[in-house]
Amino acid sequence: MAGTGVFAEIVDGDVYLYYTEGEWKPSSSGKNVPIINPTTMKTQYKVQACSQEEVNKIMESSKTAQKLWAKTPLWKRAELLHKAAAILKEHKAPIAECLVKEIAKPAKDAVTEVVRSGDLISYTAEEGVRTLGQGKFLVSDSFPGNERTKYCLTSKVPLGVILAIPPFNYPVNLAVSKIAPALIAGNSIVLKPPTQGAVAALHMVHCFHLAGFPKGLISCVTGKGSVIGDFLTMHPGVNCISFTGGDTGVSISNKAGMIPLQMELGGKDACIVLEDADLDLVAANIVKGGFSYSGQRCTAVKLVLIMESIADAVVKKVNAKVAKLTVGPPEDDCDITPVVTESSANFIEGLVMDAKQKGATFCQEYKREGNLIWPLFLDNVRPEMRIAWEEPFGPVLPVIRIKSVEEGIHHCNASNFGLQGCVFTKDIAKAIMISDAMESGTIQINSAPARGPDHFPFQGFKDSGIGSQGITNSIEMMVKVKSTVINLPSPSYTMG
Ligand SMILES: NC(=O)C1=CN([C@@H]2O[C@H](COP(=O)(O)OP(=O)(O)OC[C@H]3O[C@@H](n4cnc5c(N)ncnc54)[C@H](OP(=O)(O)O)[C@@H]3O)[C@@H](O)[C@H]2O)C=CC1
Ligand SMILES: O=C(O)[C@H](O)COP(=O)(O)O
Repeated sequence: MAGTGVFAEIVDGDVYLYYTEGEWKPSSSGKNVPIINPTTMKTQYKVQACSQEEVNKIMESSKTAQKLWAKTPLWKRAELLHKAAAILKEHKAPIAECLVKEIAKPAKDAVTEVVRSGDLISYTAEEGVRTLGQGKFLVSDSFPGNERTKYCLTSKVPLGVILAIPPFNYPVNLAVSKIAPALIAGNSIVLKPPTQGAVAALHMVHCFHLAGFPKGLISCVTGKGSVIGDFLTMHPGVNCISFTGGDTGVSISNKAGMIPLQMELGGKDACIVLEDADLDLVAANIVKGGFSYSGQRCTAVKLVLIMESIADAVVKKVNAKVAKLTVGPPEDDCDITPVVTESSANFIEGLVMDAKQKGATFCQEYKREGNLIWPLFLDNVRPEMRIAWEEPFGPVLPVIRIKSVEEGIHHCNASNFGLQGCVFTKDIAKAIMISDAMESGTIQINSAPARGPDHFPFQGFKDSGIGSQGITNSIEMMVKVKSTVINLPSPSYTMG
C-alpha cells in the first residue's frame, strides 16, 4: 500500500515529504498542496509546498554531489541504476496505486508504466556504459595545410545539475526517462514532479534512495509549478532543463538562459487514411491511438483525415469499437476513466460545444459526469472548428473528410504542432513520400503514433519541442564534448 512498509518514511501524518540530501523532510514553509483524486474529486494526498530557500539549498547540494558523482566509475553508476530498476519493479503495486488515485490511470496501465520505467532505467544503464565509454580520436593532417602534429582526443563530460520536469500523464515514466540518462552521464538531478502524480513520483524517488545513490545527487522538490516553477527554471544553479508538458514549455524556453533545453510539448497527431488501407487495422488503431488513457497522451491520435470515398466505412467500424469501450473508474480498469482535473474536463467540453455549434456530426451522444467524459467521435469536422487545431487531451476525436492526400498533408503542416503523425496505406512508397512531406518529428506507417520502444528517437518539430529524446539521444543531450589536443614536436604518421 502507498506510504507504508519501506515507503513509511516518505510521509509524515497525511502529508508526503520532499527529498533533499538523502533525507525526507517537511518544508519549512509549513504549507502543503492538495492532490485531488480525479474520480472522487476529493483530496487524496498532500505534498509539501517547498520554499525558494529550500530550492537554493538543493541547488547547492546538487552541485557538490555532482562533482563527486562525475568521478564515480561508469560501471558503478550503471550498477546502482540496475539496482534502482529492480527495487522499482519490486514495488510496482503501491506506485501503481498512486497512479490510479492521482491521475486516474487504469489499473493495468498503471502497473505497465512502472514496469516500463524499470526497463527504461536498466536499458539506459547498459546504453550509457557503451556510448559514454567511447570517445573520438582525430588527427590534424586531414585539414588542408596541416601536418600530422596534433592528436585530438574527445570525450563526453557531464553538464552538471539537470532540472527534470515531467507532466501528469506519465509522472513516473517521464521522470525516469530524464533521471536515468542524467545519472549515467555523471549529472545530478533535481526533480519537480507534476502536482497530479507527485506522490507516485516520490515513491519512485524513494526506490533510488533505497538503491543507495549518494546524498544530494537526487533531489525532489514539490509544489505547484505556477508558484515554484519560474524560480526553478531560472535558477542560476541549473545547467540543463528537461521538460515534458504543454505550452508552459514555450515560456520556459523563452526565459531560460544559455543552457541546453530538452522540450517535449503538445501535439495534434494526425492519422491520414488512404483508399487502399486495411480498414480494420485503421479502426483498431484509431480507437487504441485516440482513446487509450482517455486520449491523455501527447502521442494520442488527435485528428483523423480520411479520404471521402472510404470515410463512411471507417466511421462505421470505429463507432462499433467505441461502443465497446468501458467507461468508469480506473480501479475497475475501465478503458475510459475521468480526465485529470475539472478544468481539463471543462476545456474539453468547450471544444465539444464549439464543434456542436459549428455543425460537427456527433457519432455518440456527448455525456459527462464530473471529470468522466464518455468517448466521442466527431465526424464532418471543418477547419473553422477549434477541435480541428487544438489538443483536447481527452476522449474526443475529430474526423475531417479529405478529397486528396495533399489536402491532408496541408492541414497537418498548417498546425503549430509537429510531434507525430501516421499514415495508413498498403502502398509503402506512397507512405514514405507522405512521411517526407509531413512536418512532424515521427511518422508511423500503418500504426498509431507512439513514443516507444523507449530507445527510439522521440522529438517534436515546431511548437512540439526542442531536441530529441529516447534513451540514446537523452544521454547524448546530457553531456558536452570535451577535447584534449596532444601537440607533437614533429609530424608522426602511423607505420610510416
Ligand atoms: N510531448 C510530450 O511528450 C508530452 C506533452 N504533453 C503535453 O502536456 C500537456 C498536459 O500535461 P500537463 O502536465 O498538464 O502540462 P503542464 O505544462 O501544465 O505541466 C507540465 C509540468 O510543468 C510544471 N509547471 C507548471 N507551470 C510551470 C512553470 N511556470 N515552470 C516550470 N514548471 C511548471 C507542472 O507542474 P504542476 O503540475 O505543479 O503545475 C508539471 O510538472 C498537454 O498539452 C500535452 O500535450 C504531455 C505529456 C507528454
Ligand atoms: O507524454 C506522452 O504522452 C508520452 O510521451 C507518450 O508516450 P506513449 O506513446 O508511450 O503513450
